[in-house]
Amino acid sequence: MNDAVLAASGIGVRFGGVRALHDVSVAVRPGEICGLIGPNGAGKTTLFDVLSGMRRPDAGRVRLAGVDVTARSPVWRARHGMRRTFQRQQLFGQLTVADNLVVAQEGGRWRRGGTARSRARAAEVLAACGLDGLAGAYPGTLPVGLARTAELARALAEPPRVLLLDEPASGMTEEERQRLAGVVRRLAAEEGCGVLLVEHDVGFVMDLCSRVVVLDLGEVLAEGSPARVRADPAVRDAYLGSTEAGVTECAPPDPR
Ligand SMILES: Nc1ncnc2c1ncn2[C@@H]1O[C@H](COP(=O)(O)OP(=O)(O)OP(=O)(O)O)[C@@H](O)[C@H]1O
Repeated sequence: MNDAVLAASGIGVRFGGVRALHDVSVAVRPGEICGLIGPNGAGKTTLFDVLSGMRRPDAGRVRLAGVDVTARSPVWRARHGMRRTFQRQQLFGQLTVADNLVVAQEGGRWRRGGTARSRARAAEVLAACGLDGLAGAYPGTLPVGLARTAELARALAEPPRVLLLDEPASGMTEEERQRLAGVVRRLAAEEGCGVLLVEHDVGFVMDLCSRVVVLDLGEVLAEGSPARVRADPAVRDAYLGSTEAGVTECAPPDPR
C-alpha cells in the first residue's frame, strides 16, 4: 500500500520461546479507520508496541508516511504525528484534564497554565470530545468511560496523522461509545487521520471500521471488509462465535 500513512511489513517479535508476531504486515491509509481484532494473546498489543516504537521488532520495518521509522523512538514518532492511547490510562493524575492536553502540546516547554494557544486548542478538543464541562476535573475522579475519553482527547491535543487506539471503548456506557465513534469518524473524514483500532467489542469495530485485520497466534488470519471478515470460517473458528442474533465475541472485554 504505497499511499499508507502507517505501514508495517514483515514484523516478527519473539519473547524467548514465545513467537508473539510472525511476518505481520498491516497498513492504514489517511482517513481510513482500520480495526485490529483477535483473541487474547493474538499479538495486538505487541504490534501496537512495535508500531508506536515502544518495542523494536526482531524482523520487519515500520513506515510513517513513507519514512522508515523502525529505529525511531516513540517521542520522535509522536512528534511526527503518531499518537497512541493505552489500555491503562496514562493521564497525569496531579494535573487537570485540560492541563493534560496543554502538556501534551508543549512537552518540556510546559510551564504551569501553558500558553493561550495551547489552552484554546485544549478547550476546542475537549468540546469536540464532549468533555468541556470536565476541563478542571482531575483524571482520578472520573469514571472509567470519561477517563478513557479524556485519554483520547489528550491523543488529539495536537492533530495526529495516525492514531492507534487500544481498547478505547472498554468500560464505556453506550452513550460514551456513541460519542467516541462520532469523534473517530470525524477525525478520519474531516482531518484525514488514519486510525488503527484494537477493540474486543466486535460489534463496535464492525460498525466503525471500513477494513478489519484479524490476528491469531501472532499471524494475520484474515483481512477485509467487516462483512467479509465476519463470514470467514477461519475467523469464526478462531475468534468469533455464532449466535442467533449474529456474531458475538468469544474473548471477554478486558476489565481494566
Ligand atoms: N513482555 C512479555 N514477555 C513475554 N511474553 C509476552 C510479553 N508480552 C506479550 N507476551 C506474549 O506474547 C503474545 C502476544 O501477547 P499480546 O499481549 O501482544 O496479545 P494481545 O492480542 O494484545 O492480547 P490481549 O487481547 O489479551 O491484550 C502472548 O502469548 C503473550 O503471552
